[in-house]
Amino acid sequence: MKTLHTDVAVIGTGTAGMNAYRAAKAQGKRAIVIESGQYGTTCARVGCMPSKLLIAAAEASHAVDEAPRFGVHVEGDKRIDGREVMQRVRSERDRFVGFILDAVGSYPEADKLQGYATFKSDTVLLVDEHTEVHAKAVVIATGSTPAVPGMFKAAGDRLIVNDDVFEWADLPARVAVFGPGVIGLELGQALHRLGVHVRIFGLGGLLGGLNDPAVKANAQQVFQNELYLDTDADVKHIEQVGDEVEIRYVNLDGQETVERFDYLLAATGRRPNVAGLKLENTSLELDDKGVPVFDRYTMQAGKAPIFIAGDVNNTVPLLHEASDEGRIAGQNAANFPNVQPGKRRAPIAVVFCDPQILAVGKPFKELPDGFVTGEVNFDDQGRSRVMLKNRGLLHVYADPRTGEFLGAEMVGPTAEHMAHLLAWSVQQRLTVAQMLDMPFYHPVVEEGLRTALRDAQARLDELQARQHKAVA
Ligand SMILES: Cc1cc2nc3c(=O)[nH]c(=O)nc-3n(C[C@H](O)[C@H](O)[C@H](O)COP(=O)(O)OP(=O)(O)OC[C@H]3O[C@@H](n4cnc5c(N)ncnc54)[C@H](O)[C@@H]3O)c2cc1C
Ligand SMILES: NC(=O)c1ccc[n+]([C@@H]2O[C@H](COP(=O)([O-])OP(=O)(O)OC[C@H]3O[C@@H](n4cnc5c(N)ncnc54)[C@H](O)[C@@H]3O)[C@@H](O)[C@H]2O)c1
Repeated sequence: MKTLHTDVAVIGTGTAGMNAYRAAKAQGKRAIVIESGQYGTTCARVGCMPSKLLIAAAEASHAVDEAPRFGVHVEGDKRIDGREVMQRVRSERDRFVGFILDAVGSYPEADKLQGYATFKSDTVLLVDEHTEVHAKAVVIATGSTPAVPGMFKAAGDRLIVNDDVFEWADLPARVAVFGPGVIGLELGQALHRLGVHVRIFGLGGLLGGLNDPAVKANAQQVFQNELYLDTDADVKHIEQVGDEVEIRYVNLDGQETVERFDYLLAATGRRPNVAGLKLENTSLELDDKGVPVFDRYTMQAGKAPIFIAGDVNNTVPLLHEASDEGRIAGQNAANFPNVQPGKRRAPIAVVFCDPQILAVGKPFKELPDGFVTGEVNFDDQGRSRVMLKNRGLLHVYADPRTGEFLGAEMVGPTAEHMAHLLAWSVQQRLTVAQMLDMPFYHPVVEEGLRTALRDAQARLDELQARQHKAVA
């Protein structure tokens, strides 16, 4: 057994881990990264980037389908070459992974340890059975793994998760997607638009991470107009039959139906990678999911010299959060016990389905009593209609006392851009009135946002008028 001494040991070389390592080194400290799997990060290998590549191909296909509505006709049949689609997805994905491999390749060899890390104590790690690492501080950045309900085991080797999709050499004919959350909606719709026969089965009415009932209902309608989506499916039986999976379910018309698919894609959420870490050997307090209780500003777990960043902390499993958290964790681990709060940004989330979904600011469920909602429906929004993208609904929320803009949920056109405008406004703590003072060009989708803000402002004014009347 080798023994290694360092200032900071980072477990996991994903986005959070790489940022933690860089931040620790920038403090002039010794740091190592420990990786049990492949370098390359979840984002680049099986997450953000390959999913967006598949979606880009789906958008190209969809544009051909939509073209006749503009009077543009393509002679002959549209032909999707699944092999070419997947070839581009994989080769571009490999290019992105290559940049990460180059970055990790630039770390000194002595700073990299290959193997699975477990805790022996707060500051001693065992890596496989070959190395004992003694660190002054540890950063846990082990990411997350698809959470696959036990009932799907009946699909045998027809059961897949997102990772498998990006290894396909060709597009399959039929896929049953379980989980219309972020991953299921993005991948399910993309496959549908690429000519794959897709059924999306959900649970409990959840859809795309939306929480505002009106926005969710609008989104459900919009997506159901395009593809088969049951957000609260009644699935009776799942069974592997030869090279297929047979699913018996009650369809949206209430009929019991049996269908066979090439694959059952489980997109039913992710769980933090904490189970194998032997956290019981540490002094850490764990929550009901086994995740160390930590401070989201310092990333420190309790009072221990242990920091936890990225998907593994099970709070906001998004790429930019993993980067920020890794940086804060690495810096604080290097300077332990001088631990300082790091900068956290306004919440922003985008789902790259079409129409896109956004959620920014305070989560809907945490809005204050009596919050004010402003609304715009995109069905008749000028620019959206010009582009034949006139579907969706935006709700903006404001504080009834101060008029401060608190957040928004939306399904609709160009939500990825709108989300930034809105998240920046949340972070600047702008009021609805201040946002309305800003310029709005014509004709743009943001004019729809102005309509929603005006609606919110009218309600705020009405509230204020009522309060004045009550006082008088
Ligand atoms: C399909 C999909 C699409 C996504 N799309 C987006 C998107 O569009 N935008 C967005 O913001 N986010 C997206 N995400 C989320 C984003 O990818 C993650 O939030 C981010 O990659 C998490 O980074 P991380 O560093 O926490 O984890 P990871 O990158 O997973 O890194 C964790 C590393 O730890 C290693 N490890 C685990 N346990 C141990 C151990 N005991 N010892 C040693 N090493 C260990 C793992 O092998 C892994 O390399 C997507 C995710 C998925 C799955
Ligand atoms: N665009 C992005 O930023 C992006 C894209 C993909 C993933 N991500 C990140 O990855 C995380 C995980 O994504 P996800 O889609 O796996 O999780 P999720 O929590 O968004 O969705 C899981 C869905 O599965 C459903 N579900 C659970 N059990 C089920 C069952 N037995 N049958 C049918 N449906 C079931 C849930 O109701 C929910 O709708 C996201 O929270 C997000 O942070 C982000």
